[in-house]
Amino acid sequence: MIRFEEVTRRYEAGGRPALDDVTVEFYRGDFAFLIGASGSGKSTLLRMILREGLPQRGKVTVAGQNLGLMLDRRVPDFRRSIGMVFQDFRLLPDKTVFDNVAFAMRVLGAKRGAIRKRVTKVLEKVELAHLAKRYPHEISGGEQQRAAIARAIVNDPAILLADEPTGNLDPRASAEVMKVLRWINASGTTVIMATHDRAIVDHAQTRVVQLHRGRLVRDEAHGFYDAPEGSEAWDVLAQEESESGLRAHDPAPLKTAVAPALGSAAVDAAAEHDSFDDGEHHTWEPDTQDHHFVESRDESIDHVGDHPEDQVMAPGEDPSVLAFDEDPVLQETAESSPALRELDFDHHGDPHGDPHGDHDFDHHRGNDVHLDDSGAAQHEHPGMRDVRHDAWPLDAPILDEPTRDAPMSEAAILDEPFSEGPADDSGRHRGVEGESEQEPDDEFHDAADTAPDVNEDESEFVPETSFSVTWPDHLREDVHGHDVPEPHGDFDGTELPDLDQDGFTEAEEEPELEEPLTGEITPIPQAVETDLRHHDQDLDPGQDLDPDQDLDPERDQDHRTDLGAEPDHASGDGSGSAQDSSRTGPQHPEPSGVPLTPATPAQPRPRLSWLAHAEEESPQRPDHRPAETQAPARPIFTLDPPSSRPPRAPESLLDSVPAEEPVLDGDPAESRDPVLEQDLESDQDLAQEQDPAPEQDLQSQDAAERPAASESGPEGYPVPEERPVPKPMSSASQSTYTDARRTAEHLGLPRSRRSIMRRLRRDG
Ligand SMILES: Nc1ncnc2c1ncn2[C@@H]1O[C@H](COP(=O)(O)OP(=O)(O)OP(=O)(O)O)[C@@H](O)[C@H]1O
Repeated sequence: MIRFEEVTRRYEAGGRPALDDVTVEFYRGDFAFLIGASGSGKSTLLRMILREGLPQRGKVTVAGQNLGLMLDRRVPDFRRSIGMVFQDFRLLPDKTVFDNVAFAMRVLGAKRGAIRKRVTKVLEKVELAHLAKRYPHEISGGEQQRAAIARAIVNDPAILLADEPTGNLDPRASAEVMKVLRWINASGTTVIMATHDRAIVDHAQTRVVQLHRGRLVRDEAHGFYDAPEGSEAWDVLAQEESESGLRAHDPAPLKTAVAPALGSAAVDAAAEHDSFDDGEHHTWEPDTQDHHFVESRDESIDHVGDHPEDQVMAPGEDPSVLAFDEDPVLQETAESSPALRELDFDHHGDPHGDPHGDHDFDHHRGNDVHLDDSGAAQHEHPGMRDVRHDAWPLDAPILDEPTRDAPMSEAAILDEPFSEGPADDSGRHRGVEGESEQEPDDEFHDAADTAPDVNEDESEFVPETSFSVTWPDHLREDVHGHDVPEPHGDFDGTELPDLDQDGFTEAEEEPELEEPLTGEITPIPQAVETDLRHHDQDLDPGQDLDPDQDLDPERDQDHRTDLGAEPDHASGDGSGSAQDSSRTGPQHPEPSGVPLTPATPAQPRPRLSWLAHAEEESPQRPDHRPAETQAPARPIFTLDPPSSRPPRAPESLLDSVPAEEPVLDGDPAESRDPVLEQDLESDQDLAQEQDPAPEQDLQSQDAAERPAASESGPEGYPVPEERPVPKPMSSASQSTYTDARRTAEHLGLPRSRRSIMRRLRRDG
């Protein structure tokens, strides 16, 4: 499937080659680890599979296509068949998990309904459905990596390349990621993973390809991180590890039983005595003299933790890695796949799925072992030989025949249907037994049938591709293809597509309104609207292409509203209200007396950071509502901020005390502050006791100053026609007033001038 033939790749003329005369082949369904010290060429090899950089010498062939001969314009199509994940996840920070995954489908022009279904399904498979609306910074590293994997596989790739996907993760998160990768591999996708993680490699015991300074020094069908002792790779690793300060070779004994098949007698004996779930641990040690296996009980497992070595990742020791037969994802995959179902998970001997029990592997020496009729082991050293690699243990039963690809012509590749059935004679379709080419995808057709627009026919979305992979039933979907980065430059899985080739074709879908709304509509101020546009453009250039292709229905509504969708005042169906209220209701509490609340409150959802900024930057939002709706819900007792309330100019402290607050229509008991009310009463009493005459003057003066209440406004409250012009205040009075006010504020007293004055007067 992927073949490197004597490939040499230099980044700089005359420099040391990043890949040096590398010959290696990866087969369909492989799960291969690429290991080697930093700088050994792992990433270079992965990138060359993506046709990022061509060899100066040699040939790279993927699915029969010589990448050196591939036209640039064919590269995007080609890359659609390959998913890639990175150590640093590379999720788009301003998109939710859902949108990050959906993005890879959006750029291919997939229909919204198809995207929704497929993304939801893939997120469920990577156990992230509950975090779909979170942003990358709101989830853990392991969850981010699983989201990145979901994005990489959402278009059903034939190949998944993973460049140290667990490099930033702790063992448990790594185990979760590996579980997902195992599931993907078991579903038929070839997985090539660069890693430095010894525990992961040792646990998987699948194919190991080791590089050293650009040279391939090991290719082992079922290997451990440590190379077979005495081999060149062993020496190389020892040298690298001593140079890097990592531990030297200290292969710990196997702690988890991975029992090889030993012929029927031995298998039966092992089945009786040892099974994967019997709670006991056994080690199969090879007899180095004659290569016969002998079973030996590993006593050390009873003392895990006694030795320093037990503190490091010994093979099979990572407790966070789920046992083979405890893995629910794997079990679920097996449930849906007849071929996998046939696999005996509680097998009696051969974890690699060798149905005949005559093919085995010497784990410690890294050699394939065949048993002859007498049960004697015949060893075969795979080394760089051309063998069929049994990839992940689950993989072997899926494949009935070796799956090495025969070179295909370009025409044949283009004619090849995508995901339409079981493997053909060439083994090109790794279909699961029981699936047929005519098998309808119910969801696919349902979605197409119910699509409102003829152009929405989802069957139109069949991206041209060169690969074919058949997924189990529960994973099969209607959309295939891959993210399409620019043909040149670094591919990081987040780049925008070449729109000339992959223009958006999705038709507009009107959001469905399920709930009628009540209340009024508040238009978005022009300033905020413009602001949001700027933010949107700054942060997500992809949105410029078609902002309304946002995928999350809730965010979609939000997005439309943010971008200035005018509310439909005239329509009685409330469709405009739905969008606006979801934004202006909970997020922008309006001072209107009429609450803008949908009949059913909107679900809480993460806020867009730029939206929050836009609000902060537009603190004084112009109010476009009609004048009569601008009256405050509560009358004058809802105090203005000090700076906005013009002080009146008292002649003296007593002069500044008005006789009473404006008389209000409506029920005063509802609108007045009871504390202030009490203050008013006691204040009047006190003033009359001391000097009734000035109080009367004040009353008449205050009445003259008081704004004439016009007809009742909304809710029966008076609407002042205009504010009274304040009298000029003398500087002495101003300063006394300010001091008094500050003192009152400092004491936590109500900021009513009347109250301040009364208390000051009373307290001396
Ligand atoms: N873009 C580049 N330009 C020049 N040299 C490069 C470039 N990328 C990689 N190299 C060199 O190629 C060699 C192989 O690098 P590569 O990234 O493939 O190693 P690696 O095994 O993936 O390392 P690591 O484990 O640290 O990721 C290194 O010597 C590196 O310096």
